[in-house]
Amino acid sequence: MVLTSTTTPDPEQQALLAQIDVLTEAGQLRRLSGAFARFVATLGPARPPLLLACVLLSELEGRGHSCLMLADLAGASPPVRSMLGWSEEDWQALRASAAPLPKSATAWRAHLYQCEQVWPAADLDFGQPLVLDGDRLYLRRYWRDETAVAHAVRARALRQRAIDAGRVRHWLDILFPPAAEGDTDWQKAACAVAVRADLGIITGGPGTGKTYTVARLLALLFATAGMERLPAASALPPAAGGGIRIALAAPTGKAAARLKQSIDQALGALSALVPDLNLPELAARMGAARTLHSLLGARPDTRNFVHHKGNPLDVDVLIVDEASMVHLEMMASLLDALPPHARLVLLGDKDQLASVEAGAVLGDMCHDAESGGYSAATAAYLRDAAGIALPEAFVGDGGPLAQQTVMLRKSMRFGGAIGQLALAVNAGDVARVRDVLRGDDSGQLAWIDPAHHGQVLQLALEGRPRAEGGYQHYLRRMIAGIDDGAALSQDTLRHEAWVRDVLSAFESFRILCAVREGEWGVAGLNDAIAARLEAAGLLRRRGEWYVGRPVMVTRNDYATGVFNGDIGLTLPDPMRPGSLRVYFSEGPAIRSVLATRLRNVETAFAMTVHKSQGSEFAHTVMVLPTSASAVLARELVYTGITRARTHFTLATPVAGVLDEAATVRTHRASGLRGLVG
Ligand SMILES: Nc1ncnc2c1ncn2[C@@H]1O[C@H](COP(=O)(O)OP(=O)(O)OP(=O)(O)O)[C@@H](O)[C@H]1O
Repeated sequence: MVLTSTTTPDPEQQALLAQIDVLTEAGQLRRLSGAFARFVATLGPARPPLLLACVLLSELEGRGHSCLMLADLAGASPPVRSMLGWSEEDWQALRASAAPLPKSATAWRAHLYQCEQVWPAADLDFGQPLVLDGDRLYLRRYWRDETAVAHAVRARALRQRAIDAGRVRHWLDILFPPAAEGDTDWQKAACAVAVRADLGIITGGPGTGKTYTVARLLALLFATAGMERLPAASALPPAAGGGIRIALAAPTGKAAARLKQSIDQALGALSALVPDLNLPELAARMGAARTLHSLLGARPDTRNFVHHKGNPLDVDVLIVDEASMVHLEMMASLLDALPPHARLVLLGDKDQLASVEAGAVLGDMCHDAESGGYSAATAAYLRDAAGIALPEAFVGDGGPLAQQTVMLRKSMRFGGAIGQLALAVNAGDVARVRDVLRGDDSGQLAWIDPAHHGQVLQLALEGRPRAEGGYQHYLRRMIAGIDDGAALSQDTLRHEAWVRDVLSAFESFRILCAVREGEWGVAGLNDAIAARLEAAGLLRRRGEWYVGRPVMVTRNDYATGVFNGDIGLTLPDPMRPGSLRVYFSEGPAIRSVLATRLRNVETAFAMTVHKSQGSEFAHTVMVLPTSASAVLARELVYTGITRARTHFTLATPVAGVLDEAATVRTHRASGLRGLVG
């Protein structure tokens, strides 16, 4: 097959292309989608069904799906219509302009199979832009990433290490106290499972002890280092003695700093238990946790990283936290850069929102996590290496990934009302969600329903009864420091202490929105909140930059070293009176950048739930919009609730929107689930 280039539009395509333009003008389609269909039409004969599939595939990619399932195309009003949030009318107009369409997934497959622009994955490859793999149609890049991830994680899960189960048992019994009669210690099981292969996945809700567990896993690896033989294929020499090289990483700077802090604390607490292991040395040698971008060596203006198969990372163990935020392309790059001998441990909450970009990698990998699906061999191993008798219900026929995945089920931090609410949302139990919200008398929860705008602005200013604070909390501290001279002090220690204090007060409270646009979205609320704070005498807005302005970075900027999602506060610059700097906290460290050097930022009194992933606030306020939208789903509500450490307030402008949100589940089309088996 040879790809030919034709530029004359086929009369058969005209009606569809015209309808694509109509929908693009109406804001229903991305310009990119129409352009992609037209590009595909230049590569060879293209009947309307192919062009329609191109548009749908491109639109789905923009909504986080990695492929188009052909089954989602079948029928007069197929699933793809609701996946894209289109009205029946828009769909029927598009469909009519491309008619006749194949009637079933099999007929679609037969049609696409004979298109020159489509590579049927098992056939000879001519570099076509679309890939047909079974009943899934992909943009080539996503097919390549998905296949690479599936292959790499399966291989890692299957690569079992030659370990001494008795020795693992010896250390695990020291690191974990005996479980209560009849309880399964999933944390201990997670360590045992992760130590035996090159991949370990530990999933669980907030406070279930993922970091607690991984600190014990590191101690175990440290204690048993050198016990096993490295595979002959290892590119690197074995680390000397206990000198395993450990790297910590997370998708955002904030999450990375939190990971390092929690691991340091956990190792500190453990050292009394195992004084012989010199865990303080292990903690010191680990160095700072890094963002995945920085770990892999991101370079401006390219998707390629410094580290890849040909120049792998110099690590023996890589721990990645907040793995639910890692998108498909990043996971493919990470796996490519990991040396074959290194262990990968992924930590994350499978029930959280998936990454903004395409893929739902952790969710797909953890599809057996609830039920376990552990084989008889895994059950026997857990008995020998951890002294755990797996309950019968968790033994099954899960694939290789299921054997290396453990779900932690008991929250150590979220026993109260917030935890119950998160569980009820996760279960889609609307009646229970309402009961928990209405029935809480601990003051942890509040539900303003129906909420009016003024109430949300008041919350932003001063919190609510039993959860005081609001943004006045950090602004008053800021103003006090300006008044008493700390803000412009040349005494670095005094100035830093003030910045730290203001940043930590700011970090204790946040307003989260489900959507960006509208009165109840980030755009509408940010401005209104700033005006309310100004009216209260806490801010003086002078142009774009003003003292006290919180900002969120919206694009990676290598020149200033700030990355998409970083949040900072604008404060006076003590070195240049009259100038402003933006201060970012990263765990114990603080970084600052001259405000005028920051190009891609937006005000962050209100931010989307999506952008809040990886962060926690003592008091979190979540504002839902007036009507259901494509983004409003159970995962979003769950993610918003679980950002709250001690207090959670829900504001719903219209009764009923919560019910809808808690019922709908996000579904992302992907082949990964089937591929990892
Ligand atoms: N088995 C345990 N025994 C005692 N305390 C525990 C245990 N597991 C966890 N904890 C404590 O519970 C708290 C939450 O644990 P941890 O931070 O490890 O949870 P996490 O799942 O990593 O949370 P997050 O999702 O917020 O990152 C910590 O204070 C930790 O020390």
